[in-house]
Amino acid sequence: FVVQQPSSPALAASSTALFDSRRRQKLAARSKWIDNRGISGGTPTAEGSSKTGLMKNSDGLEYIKLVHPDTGATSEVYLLGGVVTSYVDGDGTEFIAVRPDAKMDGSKPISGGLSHCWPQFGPGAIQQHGFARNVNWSVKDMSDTSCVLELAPSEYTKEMWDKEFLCTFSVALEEDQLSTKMLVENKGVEALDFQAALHSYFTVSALDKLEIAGSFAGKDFLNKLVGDEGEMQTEEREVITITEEYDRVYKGVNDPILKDAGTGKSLSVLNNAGWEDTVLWNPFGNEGMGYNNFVCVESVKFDPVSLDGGSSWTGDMALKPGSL
Ligand SMILES: O=P(O)(O)OC[C@H]1O[C@@H](O)[C@H](O)[C@@H](O)[C@@H]1O
Repeated sequence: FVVQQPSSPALAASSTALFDSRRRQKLAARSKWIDNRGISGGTPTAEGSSKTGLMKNSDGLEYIKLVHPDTGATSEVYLLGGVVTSYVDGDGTEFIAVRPDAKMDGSKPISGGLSHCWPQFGPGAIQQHGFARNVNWSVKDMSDTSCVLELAPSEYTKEMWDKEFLCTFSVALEEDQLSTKMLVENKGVEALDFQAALHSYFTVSALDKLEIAGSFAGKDFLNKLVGDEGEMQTEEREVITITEEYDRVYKGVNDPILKDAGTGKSLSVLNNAGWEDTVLWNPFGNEGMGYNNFVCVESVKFDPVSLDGGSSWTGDMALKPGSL
């Protein structure tokens, strides 16, 4: 596991937004969201939570803080892995989970957030979930409400996968949703194949309060937890509840909605382009991972994309909060 050098220090001189004192107080109160079982979203900021731009957590790891000037919604995006680790809506509800056992010091990839699995999902020819989550992405652009990160080949990635690629991940904090876009460009002449996923960890007040709706009924899915190779099964339910360990690939389902009766909130995962499949993962019973307070509802392109030289693929996903 190798972390690349941090991006240019010049970017540390990032822009700040001005807020009235009421909003400043409101935002300060939610600078660190943590529930009583230790699942957290976001990180404490020495600079104060109304500031935006490039910051460091208490272990020195760099992240970008976004704040919406009208709603007070916030988001945090770590350069290590290009991971969105927090999205707090204007009401103060945190939707993105980071596991209590996650390392936030760069010693391993962040187990939480909207984690990139690229260019491979799961085990395979290269390491589990690929390398995009192992390395620092560089900052191409940022504002108070958006950022654009890039991942280009390095000696480290070429040792595993010698391809000419450029990944660009854009995050935009909008008035009523958080929008993300993953662009993969083949910068070479030869074709390249990849799988992609946002291994998204979402907060849950408690699993027995959670329903996951979407076009699941009648769909075949790969249940990875049966036998050595997994088993194809058919989903009969319209609404999924998690009452056991889950590691399931629902091909052709890309419209999940999380409904949490504990918070009275819903979260629609709007896979607008590229993300065709949904993976549900939860390590049911694993207290150390905080299993009862998160669920992974992942935006996935499971069948490999084959990109000719010079062509590109886009995965477009937005998170839209609502009320039950
Ligand atoms: O801890 P990570 O890297 O975020 O991964 C979480 C899990 O992701 C799942 O997709 C894998 O099947 C598990 O084996 C893994 O533990």
